[in-house]
Amino acid sequence: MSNSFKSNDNVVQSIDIEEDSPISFEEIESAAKQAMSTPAFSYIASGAGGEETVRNNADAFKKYSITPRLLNDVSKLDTSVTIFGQTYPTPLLLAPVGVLKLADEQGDLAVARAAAKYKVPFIQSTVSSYSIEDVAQATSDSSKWFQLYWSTNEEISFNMVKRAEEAGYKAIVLTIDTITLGYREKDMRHRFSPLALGYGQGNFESDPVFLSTLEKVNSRTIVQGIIDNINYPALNWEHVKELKKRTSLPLVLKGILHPEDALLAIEYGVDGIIVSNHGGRQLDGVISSIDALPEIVKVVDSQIPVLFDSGIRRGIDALKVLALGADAVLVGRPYVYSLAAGGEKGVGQFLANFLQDLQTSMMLSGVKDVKELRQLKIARV
Ligand SMILES: Cc1cc2nc3c(=O)[nH]c(=O)nc-3n(C[C@H](O)[C@H](O)[C@H](O)COP(=O)(O)O)c2cc1C
Ligand SMILES: O=C(O)C(=O)c1ccccc1
Repeated sequence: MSNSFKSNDNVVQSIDIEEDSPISFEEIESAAKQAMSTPAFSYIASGAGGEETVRNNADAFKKYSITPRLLNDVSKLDTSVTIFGQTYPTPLLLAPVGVLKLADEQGDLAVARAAAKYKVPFIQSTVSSYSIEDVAQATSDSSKWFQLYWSTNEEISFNMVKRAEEAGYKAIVLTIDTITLGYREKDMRHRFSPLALGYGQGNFESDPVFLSTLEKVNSRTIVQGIIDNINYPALNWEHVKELKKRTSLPLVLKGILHPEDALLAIEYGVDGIIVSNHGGRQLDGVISSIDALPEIVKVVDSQIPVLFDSGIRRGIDALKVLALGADAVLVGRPYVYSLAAGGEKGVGQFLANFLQDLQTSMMLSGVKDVKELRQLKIARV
């Protein structure tokens, strides 16, 4: 997105926003809380264990401060990034989030449409509410990536990857931090499982390989089949090697926190990594994603793109992460809350505001493009 800005664009633009539409992350979150049942909101908001990592993800951002450059003529701003040979107008992607019907009946379709409008790539989850083909049909000319949860029956995984390839998806993201679901106390208290409610089966009920493994096909056997498949503690680097052979698409590993694992990813021919702790939903007590980033950026040394998620709430958060050397960022909960509060329109409004914040923050930091942004000095306090 190349743009010229007037200094008071923010305020002028905000006059067009509907009076009651939420602006800050806190407003969006509280609107979502009002719109949803307690167990459903809690499923999205909560994390594993005592939620130490959920809190750390957000708090850790405060330790990193931008040291702006001034007098650098930022009247022409270029926020574009190139990843795996594709140029995207902004360094933002939507993180894979399963069971989106929990937030809105239109789920993935609504999110993918809003993302398409702002040319933000949408990463579709394995446990999405709608199928790969449904999402592809709803948004034919937008960039989409597919996130894979490895299935115990690997033929199901390979078939889903093939379906994503055929539907024109641009990358495969293998999530490696969810070989079993995190220990989530609030969901246990509420006895709440969105998979059991049938919100995460879009890709399974449409998959001939999966269906052929069921003796009888009904809502109960589908749910049980999904649960049996997506918990796969045996996952290891040999699977990565095999998947790499099976797909012509770039392969990205999501959930890297240790520099040694980043190096192994490169050794195994992986095309990109996402530094992430799954928004604090998997292992409680792990390092915050932003604290893990600098060392990983250092060892990766620009050999492959390093993406980032967990804790990004505002454009300025993205700025810090890019200045620490990430190539692009993903947001999770902010868009899910926007979906719950305002459907497709809500997600669109969130994206417009987020990107406006990012652009304004880039200008005020004295950087014209993402390359300059990645050189920006960050002070750690
Ligand atoms: C409700 C919910 C469902 C999620 N489902 C998935 C999923 O299916 N696959 C996956 O790789 N990550 C999943 N994630 C993790 C996100 O991709 C992302 O890592 C996380 O939300 C980033 O943190 P943030 O919410 O602080 O932005 C989910 C997150 C949430 C909140
Ligand atoms: O809740 C999650 O974080 C997640 O990744 C997931 C896993 C299985 C089903 C639905 C969501």
